[in-house]
Amino acid sequence: MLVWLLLRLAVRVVLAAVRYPLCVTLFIGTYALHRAAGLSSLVLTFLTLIGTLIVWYGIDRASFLRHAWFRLLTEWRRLTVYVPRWRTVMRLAELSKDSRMKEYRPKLRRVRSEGWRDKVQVRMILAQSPEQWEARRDNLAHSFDARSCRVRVFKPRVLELDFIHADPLAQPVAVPPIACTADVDLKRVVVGRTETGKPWRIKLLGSQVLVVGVPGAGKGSVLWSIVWRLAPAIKAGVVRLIGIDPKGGMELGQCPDAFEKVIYDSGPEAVALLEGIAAEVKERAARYRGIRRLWARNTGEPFTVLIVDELADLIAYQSDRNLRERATRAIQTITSQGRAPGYAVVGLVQDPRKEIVSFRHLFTTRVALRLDEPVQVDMVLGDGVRQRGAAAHEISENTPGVAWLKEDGQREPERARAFHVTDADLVELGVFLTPATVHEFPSKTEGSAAA
Ligand SMILES: Nc1ncnc2c1ncn2[C@@H]1O[C@H](COP(=O)(O)OP(=O)(O)OP(=O)(O)O)[C@@H](O)[C@H]1O
Repeated sequence: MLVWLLLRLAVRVVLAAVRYPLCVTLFIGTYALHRAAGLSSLVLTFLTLIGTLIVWYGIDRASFLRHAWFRLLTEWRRLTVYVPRWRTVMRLAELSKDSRMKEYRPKLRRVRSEGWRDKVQVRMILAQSPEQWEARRDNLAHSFDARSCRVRVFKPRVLELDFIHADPLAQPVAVPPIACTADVDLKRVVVGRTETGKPWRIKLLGSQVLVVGVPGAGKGSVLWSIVWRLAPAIKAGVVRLIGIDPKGGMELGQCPDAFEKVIYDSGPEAVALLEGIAAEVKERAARYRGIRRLWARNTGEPFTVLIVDELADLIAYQSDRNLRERATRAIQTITSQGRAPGYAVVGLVQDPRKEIVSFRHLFTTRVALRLDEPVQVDMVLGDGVRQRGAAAHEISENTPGVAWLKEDGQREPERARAFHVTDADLVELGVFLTPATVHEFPSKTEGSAAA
């Protein structure tokens, strides 16, 4: 019995050393130093340590946070929040079970604090599913003093819970300088920043993009961030933009120089433009058949991005039924066949109604900015994505440009914020894209006559 108890104690000590390395080292270090060198040396060592940390923070804040502060925070939160409350919360939230006098309780595994969120790994009990945890997201968030909670499947039987404490996207993200090279990676066009601090990359080559958000949600910033990053390639003729803005040019009219062709209407002219692009798609696809599977720069033909500012005006609200059907057919052709021959559609929509949602499967990248209702999130991102944390209906009015993203084939949605492209930036973009005016250099005789 005694051996058994000692063995258990030893395991606990080892586990504590693994889970709380900083606290254990500090504790043992303090004790050993005090015993060996006395109180004054201990105080001196502590002051030196604090001074070193302050200098480290001043020189390289990011590495100080990652390697020191967040590690300490991790141990602190584990010790004071998760361990003491775990058992009670599991019981009250009915995530543990009693069966044949035995309690089955989910195991708290690794905790990692990143300041704005705590990542907590959990081993589920047998016969439990992630949906049971997703249904209790709010209960868990309140129980562990977090603003919200997201549930991710890490591996079979293991979940990762994100307890959110702050919004890292609360501040607008300024646009970077316009790139000098036309060599833009069309599969990874950077249009903002994700909440983990990584670049938000949108896939244009081989994908179609649907951006949905209520008025004022920041659709314009997603659109102009794309154009901003494509600007050098547009200037070099590698990419061409075609725009349709049924709102009379309120949006695309801010920088018409970016577009090879732009129509500020949803009438016959816009529909004819769509049909023209659909015909080009078919013609290019026929030429590429059997030769290449995906557009590439060396084809010598430009990659075409069709931007439609209010897609619903063309395919749903159009009063003329004939025009509506023609527009719908053309958009369907471009989105379904445009992938290989190098045609991408960026469709912006305010209201994800049934008519639009019937197109949803044709858009492989979907961006949900602020929406009004949970059901709209499901309509845009697909079923089950909201339960995995993509609460686009909870995005604050104070953070336009923040969106939830979902690409086909990627299970977990991502949260990001588009660059804030201001009016001044659009003027700069216009100047960058305006073709230079070439003035005739005065000949020698003219010059001397003038003199
Ligand atoms: N990424 C962003 N960061 C900070 N502020 C932004 C961002 N995007 C938009 N805004 C601000 O939010 C406001 C509304 O943006 P915007 O006009 O792009 O919304 P919208 O969704 O296009 O609206 P509408 O559907 O009415 O055209 C603007 O004042 C703009 O400056």
